[in-house]
Amino acid sequence: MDFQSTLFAEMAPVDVLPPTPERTPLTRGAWVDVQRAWLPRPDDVFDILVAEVPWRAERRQMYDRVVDVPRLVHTYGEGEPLPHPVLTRARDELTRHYLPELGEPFVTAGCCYYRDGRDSVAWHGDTFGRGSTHDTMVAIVSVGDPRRLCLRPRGGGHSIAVTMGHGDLVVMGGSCQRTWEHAVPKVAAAGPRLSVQFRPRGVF
Ligand SMILES: O=C(O)CCC(=O)C(=O)O
Ligand SMILES: [Fe+2]
Repeated sequence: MDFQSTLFAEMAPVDVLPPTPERTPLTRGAWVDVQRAWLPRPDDVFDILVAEVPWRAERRQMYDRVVDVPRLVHTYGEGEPLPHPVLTRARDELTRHYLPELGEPFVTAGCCYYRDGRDSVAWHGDTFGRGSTHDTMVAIVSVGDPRRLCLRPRGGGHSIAVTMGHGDLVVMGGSCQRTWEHAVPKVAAAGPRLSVQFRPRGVF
């Protein structure tokens, strides 16, 4: 994207509609909400995220075990400005929609950059912090090539997969982080995909 179109993207008012997702109940009080093509201007968001986020490689213990995490990451903490106004508006609309059920706002934005089909995240729950003991939500917006978010019950059972495409919204809720696990598996071929995960305070 050239400078001028970046400038227009920044200046034009951003219209993010209230989400109207479809819910799929899982077992044990977990659920997943999906809304296709919810995020406006997904091309702009993709370009800005690739260019502006201070990406770093992730090599560390993650969640409840040490996992191999080949992807780039960066987290915007509470109160930090996000790299595109669409993301700020999206976070605020998600807070508005889910507040009655969630009881608190989404405040952090974890960003992940899957450069190609070899980048992935292994099975885990977001169980640093309150996700290990309390119902919570993790709201994901995805841009770029579609990838599968796989979900399986902890302790065994059938897994399900939700394709996360360009501009899609996927929200994991209820007990999902502690009673289910999720993963973004490697695939033979894929172009870049970026994911932004909005979480409430104290959920990682
Ligand atoms: O790539 C995604 O959308 C999911 C990432 C994820 O599960 C995590 O970072 O905890
Ligand atoms: Fe996760």
